[in-house]
Amino acid sequence: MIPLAASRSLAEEAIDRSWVEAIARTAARALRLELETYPKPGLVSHVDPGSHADMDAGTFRASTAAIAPFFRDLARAGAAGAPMPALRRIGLEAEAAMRVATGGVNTHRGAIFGLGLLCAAAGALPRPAAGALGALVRERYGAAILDGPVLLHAPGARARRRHGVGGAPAEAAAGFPSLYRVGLPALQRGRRMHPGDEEAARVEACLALIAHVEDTNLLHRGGPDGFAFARDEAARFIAEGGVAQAGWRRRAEALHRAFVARNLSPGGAADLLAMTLFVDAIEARP
Ligand SMILES: CC(C)(COP(=O)(O)OP(=O)(O)OC[C@H]1O[C@@H](n2cnc3c(N)ncnc32)[C@H](O)[C@@H]1O)[C@@H](O)C(=O)NCCC(=O)NCCS
Ligand SMILES: Nc1ncnc2c1ncn2[C@@H]1O[C@H](COP(=O)(O)OP(=O)(O)OP(=O)(O)O)[C@@H](O)[C@H]1O
Repeated sequence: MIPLAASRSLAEEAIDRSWVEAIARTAARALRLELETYPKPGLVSHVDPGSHADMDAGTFRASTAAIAPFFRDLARAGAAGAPMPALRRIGLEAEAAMRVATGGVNTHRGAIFGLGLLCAAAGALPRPAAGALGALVRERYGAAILDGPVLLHAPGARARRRHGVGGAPAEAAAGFPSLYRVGLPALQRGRRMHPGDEEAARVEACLALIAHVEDTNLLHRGGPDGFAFARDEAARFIAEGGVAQAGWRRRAEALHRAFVARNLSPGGAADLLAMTLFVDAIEARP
């Protein structure tokens, strides 16, 4: 017979295991929902590859399947209180698996980083309260993110140096303020505008994020002019009613075509949309 104390700890372990599985499943689902959202200006979706010549929905699906196991490892590492270098090692392994699955294409670099940190935070916080995951990333990993090694030739790192913006590391180190102050409120607003139409809510969140985020993908592909064009057009869409306006889908599709014509792709906003969906599913409601 198993003594009571031992059987309690087995039960606790089973709960931990199922929480880790739930975190990884939710992260992969958030990536799939981001992909299955249309229209998203310039971005890859199940409908078309947007501004990208080297990847499509199939590339993103293969990449999601390849990186999903690493979200489990990151959640476990977070639960064990692992420091940033340990998370970084897992993140780099996930990037390598992504490259194998896509033939070397960068589908999910930013998403592995941001969602990965949120998975680690969720691993440390069963039943997180509203706002808790971002706060934990900021408190536990913020300083190490800002002090970490810079990959000099990454397009984002170049854009950060050239244009003086913070990009993905600054967003994460601050606890994902764009996600909490812009992404989540827009998702909830979209749901109120179109009850039952989750895709409309995701489009509202995506456009609100494009209008707000200092996205290094927009900068490295479009320079300051492309960056300003993308943010201004997305801000106008939201200011004129977002998905509440009549013909919103036609307008969002026209914006999609205008981004493609300029080769613009707001990959940072796409990553933050996936992170918004993850946090929406994992944290308690305020
Ligand atoms: C920190 C990272 C993302 C570096 O980013 P960097 O700006 O140097 O350039 P890079 O071109 O590699 O990636 C930037 C990507 O971030 C996304 N992004 C761009 N702007 C933003 C923004 N403002 N906010 C959030 N994400 C953004 C885009 O998808 C973009 O492609 C990453 O490449 C890195 O260092 N990875 C190492 C692994 C790691 O530390 N993992 C931690 C745990 S998983
Ligand atoms: N649906 C999406 N469509 C396009 N990009 C996305 C999408 N979702 C996320 N992204 C992000 O955009 C980034 C890819 O952007 P991009 O193709 O400009 O790649 P790059 O490697 O930064 O630069 P380049 O290929 O131009 O040299 C990825 O890091 C990814 O996280």
